[in-house]
Amino acid sequence: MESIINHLQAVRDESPIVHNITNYVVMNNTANALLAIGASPIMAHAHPELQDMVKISGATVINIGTLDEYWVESMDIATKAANEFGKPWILDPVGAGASAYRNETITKLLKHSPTIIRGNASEIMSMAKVNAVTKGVDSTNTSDEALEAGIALSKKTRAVVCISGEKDYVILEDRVTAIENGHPLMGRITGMGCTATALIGAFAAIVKDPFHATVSAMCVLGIAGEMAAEKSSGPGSLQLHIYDALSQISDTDITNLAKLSSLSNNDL
Ligand SMILES: Nc1ncnc2c1ncn2[C@@H]1O[C@H](COP(=O)(O)OP(=O)(O)O)[C@@H](O)[C@H]1O
Ligand SMILES: Cc1ncsc1CCOP(=O)(O)O
Ligand SMILES: [Mg+2]
Repeated sequence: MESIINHLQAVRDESPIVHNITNYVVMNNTANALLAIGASPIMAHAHPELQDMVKISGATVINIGTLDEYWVESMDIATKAANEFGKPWILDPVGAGASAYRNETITKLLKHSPTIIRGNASEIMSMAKVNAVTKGVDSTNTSDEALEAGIALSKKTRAVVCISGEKDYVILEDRVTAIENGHPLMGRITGMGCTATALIGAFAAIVKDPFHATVSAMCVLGIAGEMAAEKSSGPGSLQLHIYDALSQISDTDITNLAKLSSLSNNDL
């Protein structure tokens, strides 16, 4: 709990630049969420400036939501640069399994060793080859159904894997933390998963341990979702209230609302 409070304070104090190559649907939502949490977003995919962007940023977020050939090349250049400069990079495999092109792109990107992968249950199952075809960008599985696949994916890639949903799991090989914050209305707004991934970028830019960075980001977003839902009459107002909650969430909110548990080997 205390570490989440400290991590959030550090993000607010240090305001890390978070570089995003993301999709057309969520560019605005995720930039605003990053600003609300105290980070400094930049969306950039032009090849000639990618080395500079990665260099000045604390982390790079790669989101495959609306792909095209130029952007896939951008992702390739940026993730290579992240490795070269020793920066964490975070993969959001939006719609994994929905098309061969998405799967090929993910396979290419995995060669550049993402630090963290965050997807919904169906996307993580598709990446672990448990379920080759998904419906689209929304999950048709629960995070419990994807847990085994998430552990396998983390073992294979050596990345921290986060499965989001009603329950969020953060996994590094056999180490698993469950976060039971959030609200069902969060699933009714496009880009909430992309927002989660962008916020992970902000925490990973500041917190050295990517596992702890991911737990903190997911817990803070889940609590913000709960606080926002209390004031909202539907998805539209939830979106607005989430920005407010992200900027207002206090140490006391985290202490009172965080629902974290570690899973032992017996639970897995
Ligand atoms: N039913 C739910 N209950 C609580 N939190 C939820 C629920 N559905 C989604 N969330 C939260 O919304 C965020 C986005 O998760 P998710 O909907 O799984 O991603 P995606 O948009 O990529 O499918 C996460 O922070 C997750 O915890
Ligand atoms: C609807 C849609 N189509 C392509 S990207 C995108 C946004 C997906 O966002 P999220 O995975 O956060 O719901
Ligand atoms: Mg998603």
